[in-house]
Amino acid sequence: MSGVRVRVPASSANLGPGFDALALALALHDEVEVTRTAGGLTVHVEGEGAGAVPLDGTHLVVRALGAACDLLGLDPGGLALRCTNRIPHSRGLGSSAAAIVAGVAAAHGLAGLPPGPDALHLAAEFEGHADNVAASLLGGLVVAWADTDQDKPRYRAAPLTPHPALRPVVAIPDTQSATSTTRGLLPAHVPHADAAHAAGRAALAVHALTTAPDLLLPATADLLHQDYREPAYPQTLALVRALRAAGTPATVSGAGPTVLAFTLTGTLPPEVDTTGFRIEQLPIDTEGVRITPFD
Ligand SMILES: Nc1ncnc2c1ncn2[C@@H]1O[C@H](COP(=O)(O)OP(=O)(O)OP(=O)(O)O)[C@@H](O)[C@H]1O
Ligand SMILES: N[C@@H](CCO)C(=O)O
Repeated sequence: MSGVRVRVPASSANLGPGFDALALALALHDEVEVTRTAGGLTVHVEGEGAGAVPLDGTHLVVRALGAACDLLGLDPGGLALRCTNRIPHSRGLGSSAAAIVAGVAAAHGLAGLPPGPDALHLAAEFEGHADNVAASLLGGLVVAWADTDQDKPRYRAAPLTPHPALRPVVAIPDTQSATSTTRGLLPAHVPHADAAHAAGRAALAVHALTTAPDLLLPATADLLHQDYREPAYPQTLALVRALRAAGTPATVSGAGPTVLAFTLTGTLPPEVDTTGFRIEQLPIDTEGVRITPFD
């Protein structure tokens, strides 16, 4: 039986001021094995999301795979999917983007083609923004944007080289928070001074993340989204503020409620109370999605 195995990293988006733009791939991986069969569809899920995600054509990996097959002009025939999920769902670690990238990458693997700019665009259209999918696809640190001069956005991303001294640490709470819910907490308009702050700090974040980690504390300051989302996860904002007060650059990871801290040691300051959070040092994934066809 032929097919393809894909391995896709988690990601942390925004990184403070880079809302919907900056993201970092993290070495926590979902794996999906897609086998061609005589007909029909079966989906087996182990780990995160087992018992919660659907096991039919509405499964996110299946939907993304189908859309990518349409794009590539490929009739995949019958398929059997085995998903081994390690990225926690609805925690701000890019699980939905990873699932979408897995499906898009699997279709490319079945077609014998590398995922290029069209794959990134398709995955970002699914997700609604390109930050997480770009990190999961390309690995490392990315800046994503949408060209908006046509009638609909064209999603793009550029890879950056993260500074080798960075040792990201995540603090993951038990509670979940849906991205769609916390995007709904954001205002339609922000003060010009806050927008100017975000532009300056996002530019500084690129410099700090690639070249000058000593500037990460001011570079990760955000006024655009984190405080607006506080009602959804007050403990997350409390931990971000406590870490920052102790000198550790910390942000809400993606749409939360996980906290991302940039350290140089892989540890958090012992005086900061992290009760209620699972602490994990997650190295930066520099590879992005891995696609392995099999016969
Ligand atoms: N591996 C997966 N297989 C199928 N569905 C998934 C998978 N991962 C995520 N999903 C779907 O996506 C939802 C979570 O998406 P959501 O955007 O709310 O959170 P997230 O992607 O984990 O966080 P963030 O976007 O803030 O980083 C899950 O509830 C589930 O419906
Ligand atoms: N940039 C996105 C990431 C989560 O998908 C957000 O903060 O809503």
